[in-house]
Amino acid sequence: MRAGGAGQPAGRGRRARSAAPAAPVLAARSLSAGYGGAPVVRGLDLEVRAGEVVVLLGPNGAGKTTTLLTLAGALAPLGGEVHWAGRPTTAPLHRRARSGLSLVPEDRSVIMSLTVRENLRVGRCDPELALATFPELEQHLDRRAGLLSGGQQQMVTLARALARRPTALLADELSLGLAPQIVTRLLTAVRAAADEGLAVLLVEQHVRSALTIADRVHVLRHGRPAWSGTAAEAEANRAALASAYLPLA
Ligand SMILES: Nc1ncnc2c1ncn2[C@@H]1O[C@H](COP(=O)(O)OP(=O)(O)OP(=O)(O)O)[C@@H](O)[C@H]1O
Repeated sequence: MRAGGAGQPAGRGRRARSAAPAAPVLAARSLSAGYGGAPVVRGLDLEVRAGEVVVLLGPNGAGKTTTLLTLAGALAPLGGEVHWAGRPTTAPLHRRARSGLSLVPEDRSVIMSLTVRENLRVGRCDPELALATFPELEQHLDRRAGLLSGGQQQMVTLARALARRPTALLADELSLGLAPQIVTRLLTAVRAAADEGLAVLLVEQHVRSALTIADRVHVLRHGRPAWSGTAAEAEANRAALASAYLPLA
């Protein structure tokens, strides 16, 4: 295993990459992040480019959510910089959202008392686009979201996020508590969006599934970068990686 510097994209036969890689859509530079002035993440460097899926792994409490929220602008960095669209930014989440960043937080932000159609409208997205991603939602458009399964609710959340046609998607534990079949469905949709040019940063506990769609992987441990590499390298080292850093992998 190797700590530090990220490797090259896994080259899964997706969109052709030029010799000089495009500037990252989103990046952390020596980032420290935390709460009340106390850092829980330190010294993180990470880049996400258009068309790639970067997965952030780590045990519970490693600082993955804190990193994601800081990159999204929901938390201010305690040190270092966040770069968005090639420039350092301190813009808050709502401004980053207006300029193409879409955050899917861990708590599946559907409004249970509203129908699926209403949830899509509240999210200011085009229901047609959302249904293009998940046609299976069509039969549920007029059902209250609270009556859907957890997987269907997560589809609504993800469909809404993707139907805004973001530049970058940051998603926290999309797979949490869901059956493997649904997880595969959600991750396949994320991969397809990345193949269309979306920059994706996923926080995941479902290591195996995440690796099937990842280009690159970063592992955090106790708030520090512990390992990074391509998805192929992570797959080849999965056992060692799991025993060193990911007890549940
Ligand atoms: N709002 C908060 N205020 C203070 N400390 C927090 C807050 N949220 C999280 N923490 C602490 O920050 C550390 C990192 O938490 P974080 O949620 O980022 O980890 P994680 O890797 O996403 O964990 P998990 O996989 O369990 O969600 C933990 O010690 C946690 O207790």
